[in-house]
Amino acid sequence: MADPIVEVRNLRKTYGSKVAVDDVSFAVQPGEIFGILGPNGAGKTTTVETLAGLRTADGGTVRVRGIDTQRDPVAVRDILGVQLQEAALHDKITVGEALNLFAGFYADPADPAELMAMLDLTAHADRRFAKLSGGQKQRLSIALSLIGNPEIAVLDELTTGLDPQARRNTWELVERVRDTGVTILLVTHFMEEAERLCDRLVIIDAGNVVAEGTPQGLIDALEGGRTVVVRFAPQDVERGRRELAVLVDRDAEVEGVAPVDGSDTEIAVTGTRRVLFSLVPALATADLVPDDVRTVTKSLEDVFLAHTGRAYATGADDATTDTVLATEGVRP
Ligand SMILES: Nc1ncnc2c1ncn2[C@@H]1O[C@H](COP(=O)(O)OP(=O)(O)OP(=O)(O)O)[C@@H](O)[C@H]1O
Repeated sequence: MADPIVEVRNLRKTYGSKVAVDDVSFAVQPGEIFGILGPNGAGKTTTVETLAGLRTADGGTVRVRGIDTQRDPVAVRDILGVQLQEAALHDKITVGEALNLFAGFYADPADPAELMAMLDLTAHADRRFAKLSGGQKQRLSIALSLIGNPEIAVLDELTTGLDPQARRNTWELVERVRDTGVTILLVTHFMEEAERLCDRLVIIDAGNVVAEGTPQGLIDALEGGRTVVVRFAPQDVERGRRELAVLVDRDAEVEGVAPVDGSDTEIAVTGTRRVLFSLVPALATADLVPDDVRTVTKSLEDVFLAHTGRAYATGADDATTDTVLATEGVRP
């Protein structure tokens, strides 16, 4: 593996008596989309703000391209483009003006016109910030994080407040940016976003790393079995449940049989990874033809549960709230 472009070791950050980041370590390889995933308040933003040299750490080290960001925060400003959650642009500034203004802060900025083209903003170049949709504001915030031609872009809660379609469009743009060679550090509380977009990630909870790996690798490493959901025709449900329930005592592969919450026709069968081998012959013997059989796939939510003992809760999805644009820290 190449030398990491970002290396965080035993990072600790407190606000008075509040421990925001307890002990966080990870390493990011050049060219990857690396995720920092965790529930609200887990310490994600504090981690990236400290990493970018915008906050003073209480312990640990952060190196970006070998530079200690705590000792030399100014030196990393040209390497790291930061899009953070807070602060907003002036309502009246247009997309084009904002990009040109920020370009002026850098010795070797990216071309605003090229960035607008890449982020589908060209048609909105003359539109004022206040008139942009949530998705357009987010695309502008990505453009601003890239205006200094950084090697690494830090994108924090990029799709919060966007509707599902705008969120998917933004994911495609993030991949497009990565394809230009920029390493991406993606802060998110959306499991689906992390699963879909990240090459590797850390899951952070209460200021600590609880898991690190590729999304699929973390899911594959989960212990335990499978859940198969069988859907019967209404007239077969009761008989189906009875026939399957006997398997719990009779068959070592089957551990539980229960109706699926909120469904009148589905029965969930839990068991070992071989549970399907027991289920299908039992249905055949009873001559019960199901309408549907599906395996419930595991996700990063199961990974979180396995590592913390708690279900993943992020609070309300604020898909309707206004997106905030932050550019703090991109100014030299
Ligand atoms: N300036 C501050 N002063 C005091 N406490 C803070 C400050 N900033 C953050 N915190 C607290 O530190 C903890 C970690 O916050 P942080 O914003 O880093 O978490 P996060 O994972 O990014 O969550 P969110 O997505 O909600 O911002 C939280 O309990 C938060 O309330």
